[in-house]
Amino acid sequence: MQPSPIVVRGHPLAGGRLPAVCAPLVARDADALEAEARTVAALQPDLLEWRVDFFTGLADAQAVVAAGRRVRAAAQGLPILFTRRSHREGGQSIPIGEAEVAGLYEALASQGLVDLLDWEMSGPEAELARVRALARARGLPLVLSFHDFHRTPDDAALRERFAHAHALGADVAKVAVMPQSLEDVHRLLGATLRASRELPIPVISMAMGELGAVSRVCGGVFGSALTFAVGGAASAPGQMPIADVRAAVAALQRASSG
Ligand SMILES: O=C1C[C@@](O)(C(=O)O)C[C@@H](O)[C@@H]1O
Repeated sequence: MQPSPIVVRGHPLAGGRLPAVCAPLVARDADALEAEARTVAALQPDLLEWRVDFFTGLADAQAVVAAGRRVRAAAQGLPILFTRRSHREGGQSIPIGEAEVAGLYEALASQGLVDLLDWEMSGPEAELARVRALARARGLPLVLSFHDFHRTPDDAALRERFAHAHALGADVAKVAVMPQSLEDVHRLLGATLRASRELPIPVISMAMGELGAVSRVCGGVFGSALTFAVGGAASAPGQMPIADVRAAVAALQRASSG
């Protein structure tokens, strides 16, 4: 069975080819963010990820919405994945709590400024339920994610992470790990292939750091629906430039489609 692509507002990302290429935006203020969005969009990834935990005006919801408008205008029609990565899972330290973060998601989504939502499945149940309801109400795909910036959980735990995302109501299940060996990278790819076959939703995975870089180009072959690549600045270790990822993915696709 062919792993499924992520569908946003009725259209499969990357025209349905796996993996779609997503470029993060990590600027700290609205001027820099707009400039980053414009520059990165010109490199033609399939979508942008706004990593709002990098935005220093995060505590001011109006400022975040205003910045979101500028990102939307600069994104040249590319879909926008909205992500607050918690400090616990490798993101920046932020001055607001979970309820306020969920409020930001509501503010951005209700203004139509974002197209997909990333939420960490390990967070408190109340906010997860709130963001899930928001995603459903607005018709936005919900990516439920898990990140381990230190190690790669064992096979059973990897399988459980993907399955747990689905059980919690994810439209997309995402797992990012830090490998300590090539065996860890191999296991992550194996777990991805299995999850992509077992679950009825698209899955995303990546092994981070230098050892994991290979997973960012071959992950699609193992069922990962999306890979992150650098347009302006990286948001995680091991990300490669968009052009390099595109070239490698295209070479694999040519070779495997005959
Ligand atoms: O979760 C992910 C994946 C990621 O951590 C990576 O390793 O490419 C980068 C993050 O920006 C994104 O939210």
